[in-house]
Amino acid sequence: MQQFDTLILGGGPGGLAAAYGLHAQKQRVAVVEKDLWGGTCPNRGCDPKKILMAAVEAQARSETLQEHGLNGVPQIDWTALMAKKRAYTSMIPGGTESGLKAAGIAHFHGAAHFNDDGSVQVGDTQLNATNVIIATGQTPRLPQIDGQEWLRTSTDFLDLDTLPEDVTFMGAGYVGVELATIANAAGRRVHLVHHSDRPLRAFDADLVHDLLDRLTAAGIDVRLDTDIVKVAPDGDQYQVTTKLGESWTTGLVFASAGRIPVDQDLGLDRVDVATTAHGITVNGHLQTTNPHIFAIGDVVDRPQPKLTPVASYEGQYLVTALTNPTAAPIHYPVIPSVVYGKSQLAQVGVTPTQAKQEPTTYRVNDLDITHWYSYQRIEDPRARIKVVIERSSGRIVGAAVLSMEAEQVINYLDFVIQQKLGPVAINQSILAYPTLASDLTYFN
Ligand SMILES: Cc1cc2nc3c(=O)[nH]c(=O)nc-3n(C[C@H](O)[C@H](O)[C@H](O)COP(=O)(O)OP(=O)(O)OC[C@H]3O[C@@H](n4cnc5c(N)ncnc54)[C@H](O)[C@@H]3O)c2cc1C
Ligand SMILES: NC(=O)c1ccc[n+]([C@@H]2O[C@H](COP(=O)([O-])OP(=O)(O)OC[C@H]3O[C@@H](n4cnc5c(N)ncnc54)[C@H](O)[C@@H]3O)[C@@H](O)[C@H]2O)c1
Repeated sequence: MQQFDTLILGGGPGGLAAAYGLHAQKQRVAVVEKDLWGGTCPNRGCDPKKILMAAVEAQARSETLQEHGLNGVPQIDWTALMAKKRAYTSMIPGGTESGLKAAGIAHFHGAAHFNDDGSVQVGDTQLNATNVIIATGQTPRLPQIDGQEWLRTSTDFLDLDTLPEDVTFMGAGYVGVELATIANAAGRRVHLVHHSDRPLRAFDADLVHDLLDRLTAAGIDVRLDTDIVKVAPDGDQYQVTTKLGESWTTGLVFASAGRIPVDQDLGLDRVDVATTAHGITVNGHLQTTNPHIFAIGDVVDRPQPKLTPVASYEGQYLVTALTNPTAAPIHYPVIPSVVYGKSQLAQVGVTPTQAKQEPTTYRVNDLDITHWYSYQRIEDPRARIKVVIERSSGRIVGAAVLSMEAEQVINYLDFVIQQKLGPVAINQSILAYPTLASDLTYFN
């Protein structure tokens, strides 16, 4: 039996943030990882996706300038792009483990689960700790349809040797929209199927509508209110059938219908840790129903979006909470989210929908910015921002953006909101012109 101050289950962004932070505070820390060191984000999530997206963005930039000074749209070479992605991802698990080794943080490879006495078992090794942090993340959900066994996931997509000529995505959330955009940019026929009429529900309905128009204009077959009920092999392809009897042949079908918490095989019932269908239940100190067990990141049932910076933030919070018994409950800053693509959809802070419900507190500036210099310069086909302004202070407290550059704008606005900068403070800065940041002075 090996004894630690804190034992962390899961070597992803959440678990690693906690491990390095607690180690720096002189705690005896150990991390357990059952699969790839580094977790979802750098191996099969954000980072590989955005490497593929680099080619998509470059293509988009040249597409919009056709007949405006550029001739010829670059084509995506899937094999070469995948080689670039693999050059990055192949280094992640080894590099992450070397980092732990170099730091002197104990680490174990294998699936961890709790024993009845509260110790943790990893293979033949039994580990004991004063506190345990569960940071085991989420995994793709496979909808229960006829032919579920033929469904692939984002993990498969992000490591495909060959991208078929025709692909289908079941679910138009973050994953479906982003991966459909990549496949479309690579010249493939793409079907993006969503079971309701309101994909990306957390985002502003008007901007989602604008985004879906962009996807359709790019040639993606967007099908709303359509339920795929069956996937069956058809030679070396698949036959997809919907509830209404529509049917088509496709090369691969990807389940992009959400993710589920990885909390099933941990033996949580043995240690009285309560869960819901959305993950592990925690209080304001990220403490589970067992006072010695904490949970962070995607595996937690909480309203904040399940994103890498949120998982890391929670890991850092526990560094404070586990070394300072009087630590206040966790307080989240505003959290930006971005759906990446040729047109990016982003939001932060108070949403336009929330603002509309409190018209005496907020007003919303709904600005078509397509013809603003920053967007005209790059011939962005559709740029729009909804800025939420607090009436009493005149300060920006939220924003929703659709444009080719939304990821940059949303981070500037995140900073403005978090630092509570009003129009006067923004105007007092001299920002390089003409840039997206210098547009900040026009949003109020
Ligand atoms: C395709 C895709 C794209 C994404 N893009 C973005 C993006 O652009 N921006 C963004 O912010 N977020 C993005 N995300 C979400 C992001 O990846 C997650 O929010 C983040 O990885 C969560 O970190 P985590 O540490 O909670 O969990 P994870 O990164 O999932 O790490 C959990 C780790 O725990 C391990 N584990 C599980 N069970 C056990 C066990 N019993 N014993 C030991 N180890 C175990 C797992 O193997 C895994 O390595 C994306 C996700 C996907 C799938
Ligand atoms: N850019 C980013 O930050 C980014 C990118 C990818 C993933 N992520 C993270 O990963 C999580 C998972 O992404 P996701 O896209 O898988 O989930 P999601 O929850 O964002 O979207 C899944 C969508 O599929 C729909 N759906 C459910 N069942 C369906 C069915 N049978 N047929 C068709 N549609 C169905 C759901 O209603 C939902 O709208 C995200 O919530 C996010 O936290 C973030």
